[in-house]
Amino acid sequence: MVIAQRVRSVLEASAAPPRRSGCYSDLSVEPRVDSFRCELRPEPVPDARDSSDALGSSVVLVAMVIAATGPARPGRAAPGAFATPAGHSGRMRSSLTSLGPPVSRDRIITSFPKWYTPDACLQLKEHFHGQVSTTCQRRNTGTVGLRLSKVVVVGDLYVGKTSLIHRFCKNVFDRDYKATIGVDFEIERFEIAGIPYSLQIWDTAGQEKFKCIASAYYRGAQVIITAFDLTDVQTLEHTRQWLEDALRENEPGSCFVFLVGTKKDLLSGAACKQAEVEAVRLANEMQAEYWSVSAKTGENVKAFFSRVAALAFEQSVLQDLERRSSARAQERAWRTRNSACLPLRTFVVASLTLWRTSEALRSLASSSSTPLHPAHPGQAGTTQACPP
Ligand SMILES: Nc1nc2c(ncn2[C@@H]2O[C@H](COP(=O)(O)OP(=O)(O)OP(=O)(O)O)[C@@H](O)[C@H]2O)c(=O)[nH]1
Repeated sequence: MVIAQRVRSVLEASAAPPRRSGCYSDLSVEPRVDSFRCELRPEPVPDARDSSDALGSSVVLVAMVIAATGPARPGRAAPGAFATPAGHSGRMRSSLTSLGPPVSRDRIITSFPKWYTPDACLQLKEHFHGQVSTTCQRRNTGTVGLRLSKVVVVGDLYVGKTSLIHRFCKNVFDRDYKATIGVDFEIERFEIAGIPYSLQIWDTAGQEKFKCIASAYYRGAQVIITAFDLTDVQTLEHTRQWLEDALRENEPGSCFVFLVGTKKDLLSGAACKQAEVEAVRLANEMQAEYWSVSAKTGENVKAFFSRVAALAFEQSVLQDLERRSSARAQERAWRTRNSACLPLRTFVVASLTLWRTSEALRSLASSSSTPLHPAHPGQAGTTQACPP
């Protein structure tokens, strides 16, 4: 019965147009960028030196708009949860007309958000990197404003991954448990230090039977959030394995890792403290930043995602700067190499031309001194016999 309901909901939702979020319950569906959430503020006009970046930005924007037309599939087994609104044809239009509106006020980050506890945090500093601040002031952040940074949330079933994401993205809390099937995602827009920035937050299924589907979406993550239930110590122990699986699909050292204890509202002060001590210890082992949150009350949820967004943003800007400066260095090196070779090349070409000309002249001279029809037969190598 449950399976039949799930199958029905999957079939119903497969016909639905894109929503504010996307869901993938099978691998035949490629990840796509949500059409409603691709609302990008106009990128500052790049200066002439960055014309290549401007081109890159346009390509990314076009790719996002094209991707927005893809199909959506459910990730959640909630019968009837994906009602099909009429008007498929308005889909593309909505994605284009929605370009530009400002982000909501609580998504504007001007100063670097603080950690939850200094005992387990990724960075202790309280300000953006100097280079990042300068770049943002000049509004010269390249393609950062147009790209999506991927955040993947993993952890045991029932720990509250979906509830955490829904509290942040939709400000709702559902007491009923509906297992995630495969994966689901939300796109959340921010404005950080004046620059538009988006996170694509992937909710994955905690159930073992959906693990192989979910793990296909780990790749390319900039942030990995390993969630556990503060009231269930086993779920904390399992985070190590979840992290290992997620890291396996990504470049070493390329991801920020967070360890998040959920359902904080269910623990009293002393019990919570005890659970957190264990979690902080593990976070340090995992080189992760620790947070504890409650999707039910909303405690720490916004602060946590702001921290995630700020760290990911800063890294994106720094990587973009590095990429551009190494491209410029390569170009400079190429020019220098070529300009150093130029005199040598000119000399070689000139010498060759000179040598060829002199060879040609020499052969011309020797051929003009040799008579074509020798005056004395038998001479000059001829073996002509005299006629009788
Ligand atoms: N009291 C309390 N309950 C929570 C909290 N977060 C989640 N829950 C409940 O825990 C149950 C599981 O939450 P989900 O968000 O569906 O769990 P999940 O990790 O997404 O589960 P899977 O999709 O199976 O991986 C639901 O009944 C939620 O209502 C919380 O902060 N406090």
